[in-house]
Amino acid sequence: MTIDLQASARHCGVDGASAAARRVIAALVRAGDISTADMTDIADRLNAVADDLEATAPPLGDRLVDMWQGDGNTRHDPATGPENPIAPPLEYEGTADGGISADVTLDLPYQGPPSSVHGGVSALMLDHTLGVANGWAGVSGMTAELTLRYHRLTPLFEPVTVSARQVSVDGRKIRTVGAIRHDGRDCVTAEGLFIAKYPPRPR
Ligand SMILES: CCCCC/C=C\C/C=C\C/C=C\C/C=C\CCCC(=O)SCCNC(=O)CCNC(=O)[C@H](O)C(C)(C)COP(=O)(O)OP(=O)(O)OC[C@H]1O[C@@H](n2cnc3c(N)ncnc32)[C@H](O)[C@@H]1OP(=O)(O)O
Repeated sequence: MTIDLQASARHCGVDGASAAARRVIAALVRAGDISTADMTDIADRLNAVADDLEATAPPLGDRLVDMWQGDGNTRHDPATGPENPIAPPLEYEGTADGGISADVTLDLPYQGPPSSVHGGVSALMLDHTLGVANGWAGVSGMTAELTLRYHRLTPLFEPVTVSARQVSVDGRKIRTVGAIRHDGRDCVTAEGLFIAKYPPRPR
């Protein structure tokens, strides 16, 4: 069974608030202490928002069940999740080779080398994209091995394409490849071994 590709974003509810939080994260990293903003006042206002959210949060167990509804892609993960402010978020579409891809422009919160994407962020995006490509192909599992090759710097502030496709399924072993490309050139390539095994979803 293939999964739905997109955990499509809603413009209201927690998706809207998460998009606002994403803006706040990027704006804070952009500002630093050379900004003219009153950071004490900003910290007070952000803490007031966090106080509201913590006071009204559901029990953790209820939220975990809610997060893991259905059997397809998730809405809370740190790569695609519209509910997760630390997700860029990636939005996939199917590709002609049976894989998936997402165009994304990353900002300062994801910086590693100057004006370039952090290698761990690239690993996160590729791990997840290979995983979703498996779901899209119909047989998915958990990452057992992920091998990355960093060919050249991946730029911030410009669109890059994150893509993946399933290569083979041999019993429980699934092999998947992917890449992050900019201007038609590989920045990072990935090879993954996934094992068809699933931790139970909270119900
Ligand atoms: C967002 C998370 C979603 C989770 C998935 C849920 C649903 C999927 C639905 C749709 C897909 C959509 C989205 C998914 C998106 C992203 C995916 C994110 C992926 C992750 O972020 S996931 C977290 C990181 N991941 C782990 O946290 C794994 C921890 N680990 C384990 O849970 C076990 O370690 C496991 C399961 C890997 C194997 O355990 P096991 O007991 O089932 O394996 P077993 O021993 O039976 O081996 C069977 C055969 O695999 C070979 N084998 C095993 N492990 C190997 C290895 N590492 N290297 C080379 N070969 C290996 C053996 O050598 C044997 O081979 P042989 O049969 O030839 O002897």
